[in-house]
Amino acid sequence: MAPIVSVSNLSKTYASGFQALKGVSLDIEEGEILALLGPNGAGKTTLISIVCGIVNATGGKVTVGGNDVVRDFRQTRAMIGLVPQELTTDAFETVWNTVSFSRGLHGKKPDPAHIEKVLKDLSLWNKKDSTLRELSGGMKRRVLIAKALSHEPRVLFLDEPTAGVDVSLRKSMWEVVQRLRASGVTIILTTHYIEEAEEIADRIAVINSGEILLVEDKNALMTKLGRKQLRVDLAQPLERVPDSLASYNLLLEGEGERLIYEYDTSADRTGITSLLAALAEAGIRLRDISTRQSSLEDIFVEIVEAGR
Ligand SMILES: Nc1ncnc2c1ncn2[C@@H]1O[C@H](COP(=O)(O)OP(=O)(O)OP(=O)(O)O)[C@@H](O)[C@H]1O
Repeated sequence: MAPIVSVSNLSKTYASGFQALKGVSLDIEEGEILALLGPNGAGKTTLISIVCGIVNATGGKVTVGGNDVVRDFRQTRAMIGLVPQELTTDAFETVWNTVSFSRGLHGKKPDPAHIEKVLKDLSLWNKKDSTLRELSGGMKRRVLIAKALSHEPRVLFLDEPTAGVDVSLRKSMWEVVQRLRASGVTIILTTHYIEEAEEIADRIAVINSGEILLVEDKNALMTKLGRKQLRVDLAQPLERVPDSLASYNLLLEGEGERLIYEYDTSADRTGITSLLAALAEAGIRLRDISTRQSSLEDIFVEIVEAGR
């Protein structure tokens, strides 16, 4: 199937001479959730803004649903919903009017039933007659999503959807995103909460200094780069790791009271059984053992550091 969004060899040099994107290529499949991760200034907003037709590229090409974002601007803009970080609409307008007006801006005929559904889906129905200034921060954020969904887009861009949102609201926003995906909407989100990408994304793209460092299925990424640590708490502290255990590359921590063994989760043999046997043979007694899996955050930091 042809990708719904196709970015090829995209570059952007701002008027200041700063090169924000350096030949970015990325295909986004219909119906997936792609998380775009990158440190501050990596080029995420620039990339999204070009796809949405807000910023002009210096070079390269972007198509949405097969249409060129520059030549066929009207068609592509109608297919896209963008949830920006900040609400910039009139604080004295009601929720209902704000969302309905947004549909009109995209050249769509009024459809009160659709607006009602969007507001209900986002738990904003009982606030439809409230003005925006009467809403909490989290509700305002949901109004931003409602606006972006008002014209029934096929692709939704969410720029930092849960920045500054409390944990329970963040979880409910994730549910909203999952429901949208289930209804067939393709979702691209940028986030600084790596936990958010780990929780809801199907694929992860890592961008740094205007270059895509990696695009990978999330689960494959976690298995491929994910490492596990076995932590062994000792009954008696050791001064040093015995020579007989040298092949395990153990780390002695916490004043000799703890051994750390790192192993590859995708390997056929983890080496744990033989390590435990070798510890017993060396007369080392254990107090406790536990394991820890590296998170997407550990993986992300490693990729970005390696790319520097
Ligand atoms: N209008 C502009 N003129 C000049 N440079 C710009 C302009 N907009 C962005 N930049 C620069 O381009 C780079 C990429 O910015 P961008 O906003 O795309 O990053 P980002 O990945 O979205 O960052 P953040 O996570 O902080 O939102 C930054 O170094 C930024 O200073």
